[in-house]
Amino acid sequence: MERQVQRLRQTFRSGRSRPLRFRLQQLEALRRMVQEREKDILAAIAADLSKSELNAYSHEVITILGEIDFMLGNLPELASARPAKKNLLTMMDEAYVQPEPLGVVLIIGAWNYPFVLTLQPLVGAIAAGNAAIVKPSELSENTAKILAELLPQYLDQDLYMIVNGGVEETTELLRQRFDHILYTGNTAVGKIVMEAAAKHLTPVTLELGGKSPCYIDRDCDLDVACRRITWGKYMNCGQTCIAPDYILCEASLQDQIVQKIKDTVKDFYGENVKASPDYERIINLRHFKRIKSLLEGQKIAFGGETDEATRYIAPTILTDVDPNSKVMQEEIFGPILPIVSVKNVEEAINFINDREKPLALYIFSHNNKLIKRVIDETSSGGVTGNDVIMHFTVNSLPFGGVGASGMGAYHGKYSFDTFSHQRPCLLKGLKGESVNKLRYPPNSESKVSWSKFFLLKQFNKGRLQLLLLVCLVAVAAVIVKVS
Ligand SMILES: NC(=O)c1ccc[n+]([C@@H]2O[C@H](COP(=O)([O-])OP(=O)(O)OC[C@H]3O[C@@H](n4cnc5c(N)ncnc54)[C@H](O)[C@@H]3O)[C@@H](O)[C@H]2O)c1
Ligand SMILES: CCCCCCCCCCCCCCCCCC=O
Repeated sequence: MERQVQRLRQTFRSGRSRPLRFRLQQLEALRRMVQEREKDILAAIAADLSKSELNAYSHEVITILGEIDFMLGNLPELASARPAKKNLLTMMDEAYVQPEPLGVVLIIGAWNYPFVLTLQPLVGAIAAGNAAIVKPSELSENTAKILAELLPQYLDQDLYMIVNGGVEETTELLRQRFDHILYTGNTAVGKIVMEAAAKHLTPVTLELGGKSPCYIDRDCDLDVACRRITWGKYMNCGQTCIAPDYILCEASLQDQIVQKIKDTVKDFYGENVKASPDYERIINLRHFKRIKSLLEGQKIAFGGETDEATRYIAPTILTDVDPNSKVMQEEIFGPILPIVSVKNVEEAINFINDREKPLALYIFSHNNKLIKRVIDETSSGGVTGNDVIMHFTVNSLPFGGVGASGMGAYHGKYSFDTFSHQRPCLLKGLKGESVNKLRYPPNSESKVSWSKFFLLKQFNKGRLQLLLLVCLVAVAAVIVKVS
């Protein structure tokens, strides 16, 4: 592994990944890969998650094509130097921020959206001019395999490499020195990644999970709210990091919500959910058993059927859920939707704030002031008001967690920034020593007073004198520059 990282580092040092033209070519090659090999990619995702190819396209491929197009369209602007504001002392100099690539980065993907969660960070890493090692999740083995087959065919192999494997291979990778690590997955492994990164002082972006609450206000169109929640909760069989994990609402709304979600499930998936091509399965037996165990002792208002042989778990709603029960202690990551009663919005806010900061927060209400209030008085990775999931799809918004749900963010410009160092540059001339004398020893009261004027704009003279002084300094500076 060490030799492979070394090979990438050497190519990075050669400067090959830096020119804009090269980055654009690689992004175009990646787009060609997705377009030319779409069938194989869709088949792999479909096999991993028992997903229809249509859903594989709209859940994953569309996002990657959108991200590549964004980078192709915006890279020249993102990568260019941004002029910076100057002070009186540096007004004749050149000050700017130059984004520069970090070096060799490691991207560790998760299985639940195995294509998007692995390639979307890679798009950012390439755009920012880095070399990258990509480690897809071993649980989504078909997608991991097709990526290992395709990426070397389309991308520069001395700069972008794929490593497949499980804990052993990832542990070995994490022993190496990288310039940034972006990890997507659970919080426990997030800590392992951060600990390994700390040994090399490598910065990390951790895209983790958590329990994302969904508050439904009394003043709300329940039909619309329940339709949107049904979509976001049961999509990918609940295996979505930003799925609404549980509902908070007043007790009087509970029965209506159950009925409306039940009706929507029938609309979306038909009478026999098992036979719907739009309803996925749980990734493996371990997760199936974990999710099934969350049903124990709960009041199942809807669903609850399971089939171990096909890892099917029906869209399920639990009512009157005790906040201390097991289903409310861990991220569900499956198609079970608990409803917890609260008396009012204050109680909902306190409920959210008493727990770890979630990855997403959803609020449904006609009342925009109430939505803003919940946003102001809580914290979460992201928020969507009156819908679920959709903030993920807006690539002008940073996507990431806060607190236990992660650190750092990516998507669009934020991916570019995550994989770049914002390098401050100040270019001075060799003239102007008369002004510079102010900062050379020996120091004096008068020098401090002048320094205050130049740097803090604090000067104990009248406004007119001050204006005169500024003019004088400007004239002097122009004379110095011209001469
Ligand atoms: N924030 C996000 O964007 C996002 C997206 C998807 C999933 N998630 C979260 O991820 C979790 C589900 O994913 P998961 O963790 O089951 O995925 P996973 O099991 O696929 O693990 C993620 C990655 O970590 C690696 N890994 C696993 N154990 C390891 C270890 N001991 N040492 C080093 N590396 C190891 C895996 O090989 C894999 O590449 C959920 O909590 C979900 O909310 C977050
Ligand atoms: C007018 C028709 C528009 C159709 C748009 C379909 C948008 C579907 C978007 C779904 C995206 C889901 C991705 C979720 C990834 C979450 C990552 C964490 O697990």
